[in-house]
Amino acid sequence: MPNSPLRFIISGGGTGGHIFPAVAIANELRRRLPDAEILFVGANGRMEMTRVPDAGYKIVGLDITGLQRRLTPQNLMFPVRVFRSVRKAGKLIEEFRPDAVVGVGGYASAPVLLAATSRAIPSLIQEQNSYAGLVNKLLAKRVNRICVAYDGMEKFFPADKLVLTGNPVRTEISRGDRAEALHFFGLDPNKKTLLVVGGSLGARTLNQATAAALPRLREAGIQLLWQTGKLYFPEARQQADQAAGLHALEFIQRMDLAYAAADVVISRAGALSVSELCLTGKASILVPSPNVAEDHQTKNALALVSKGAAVLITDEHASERLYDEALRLLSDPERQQQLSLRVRELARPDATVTIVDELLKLVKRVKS
Ligand SMILES: CC(=O)N[C@H]1[C@@H](OP(=O)(O)OP(=O)(O)OC[C@H]2O[C@@H](n3ccc(=O)[nH]c3=O)[C@H](O)[C@@H]2O)O[C@H](CO)[C@@H](O)[C@@H]1O
Repeated sequence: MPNSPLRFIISGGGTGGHIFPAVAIANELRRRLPDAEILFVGANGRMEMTRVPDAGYKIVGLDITGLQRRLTPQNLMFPVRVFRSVRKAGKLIEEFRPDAVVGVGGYASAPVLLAATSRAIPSLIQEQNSYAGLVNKLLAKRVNRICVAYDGMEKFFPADKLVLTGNPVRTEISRGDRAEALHFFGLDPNKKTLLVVGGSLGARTLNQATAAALPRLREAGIQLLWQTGKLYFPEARQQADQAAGLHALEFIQRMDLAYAAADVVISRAGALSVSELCLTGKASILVPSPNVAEDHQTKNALALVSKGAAVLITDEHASERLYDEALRLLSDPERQQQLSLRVRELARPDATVTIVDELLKLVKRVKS
């Protein structure tokens, strides 16, 4: 390894499912190489522009968005924005001079990986899902290594570049302390707690089903941590009842404590949510989003459900069945225990370390 500190750019974002794996990789780099310089590159206006600085890292934003499915004035500007973003990414790369670049998916990773690979800078993609994202598919031929979380990804990527690592989860996620968590959220240690998470942006179906179930939860003496996302939060705040232990939260900063407090979790089946449920060993009911490419959340959920490690309720059936199932599970500690044991078996606690090993191998190869 050279004496001067290594430099890394981590690019991508859009939603938590891209941002938090990127933060996990950065944290592991910083743990191993305390002097390393790490710069994030995201898309202006997207979630990474606040969440990444919250996690303690610098981020630069590009003016890049996706293509709308309809013909809109925004779409006409699309090629111009792509051109400008690639140019800005190229400038950033020349100024920052990274030893390697990581792409985690999402729009901002495209111009950055393009600019890096055209300058022969080592590059690695981390793909979270069992169905490859568009940006990652387009760039697969140009990058050096592709770290994936599921078998069978040769369908999308060159087999010789693939490494099966699992998804990188922030280490603190599975270290939350239950007593601290109950105190943090103002919950009663003598009551059961249900956590509802609609992915990083919130989920309408889960919000509607939860709002309708509030009287049943109150009657059953169940406490609730209900993550609503931005849009539904004002309404949910009116509907929830803190005095009865029913809490609505727009976004949960301390997911470690939210998981630690929960007896049962209702969740969308985004790739990182699923990986976190495995690591925290939580009994869960998964409601895959029907609005994602190739129905990939159902595939994420089935990886657990087919092993008896989680319960699946489809989005379509959530309004009638979700809370019957949740109340049943909350009153059945034995079943919770069974799900917990099985889901833990599917965890890949070494994912982040393996990804950083791969990244450092690429750097070493170039430097030696
Ligand atoms: C609608 C959509 O496009 N969803 C995709 C998005 O999901 P989404 O962004 O919802 O991602 P995931 O479920 O994979 O991960 C959510 C992440 O946000 C964190 N979190 C969530 C809520 C909260 O209040 N606080 C918080 O910190 C979770 O701990 C987790 O780390 O990216 C995932 C990974 O590519 C995909 O599998 C999903 O299909």
